[in-house]
Amino acid sequence: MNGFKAAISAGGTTRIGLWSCLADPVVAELLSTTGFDWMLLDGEHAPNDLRTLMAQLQATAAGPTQIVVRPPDGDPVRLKQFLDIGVQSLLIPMVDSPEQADAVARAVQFPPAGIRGVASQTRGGRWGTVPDYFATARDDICLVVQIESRTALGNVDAIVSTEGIDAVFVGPMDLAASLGHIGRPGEPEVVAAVEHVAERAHAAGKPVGILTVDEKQAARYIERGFDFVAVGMDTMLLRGCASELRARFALEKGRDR
Ligand SMILES: O=C(O)C(=O)C[C@H](O)[C@@H](O)CO
Repeated sequence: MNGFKAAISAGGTTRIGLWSCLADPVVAELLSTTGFDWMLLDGEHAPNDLRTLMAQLQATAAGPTQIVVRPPDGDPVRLKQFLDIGVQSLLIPMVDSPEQADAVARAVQFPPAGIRGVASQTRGGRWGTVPDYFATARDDICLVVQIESRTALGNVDAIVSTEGIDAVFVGPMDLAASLGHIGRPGEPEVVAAVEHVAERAHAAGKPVGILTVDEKQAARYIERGFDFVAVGMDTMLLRGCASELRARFALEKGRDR
């Protein structure tokens, strides 16, 4: 059973997540104690590889936070490796067409329906201890695709309805850039596009998620019924808290004695 897939599919509430880019098992374990429903380990814009990801999966396995992993792309060989190290929820970036959605859906499915290379003596197969692994593995996977371009917007209905796609996720930064508003995900045209994707996902019966570090935007998307929303990023939190602490002492030093 995939706890993340069950949670985001249950409806009725928004699962709050955190974006992790520090690519470290100590950080991942620490963050998994902070109460977030889910946490994204980024392999697209952060220095994660198979070893760092597996270490973070191991470090967070005992905690309640559901882990989602983003590979740098939808390469089927890499998806096979990610599943074999025990990734159960995947967020695939830059999916622009139903053909791409179908390709990643087939990449996480064993033959004959899919093309995933067959192995069960892996961490993903719990080292060969899952008795009916080949029959049940796909049910334990949550496959989420990112809609984050003008092209993807034009194909949104075909993408969200592609068989094997469990949920969709809007990448507001890349979508803003694609729409001509780079660095401005709060532009009305971008927000409207984000909410259109959500409406089309729900029309197709699929959960929809997003990342925004703008708390007002997060509140708006939660109110609009997004099923999973990441509201912060570990790199930003760490740097922000550290620089604020330093600034407070700088103010202390400047104070008249
Ligand atoms: O386009 C987006 O926004 C995302 O997909 C999330 C970003 O990649 C994330 O790394 C923050 O910039």
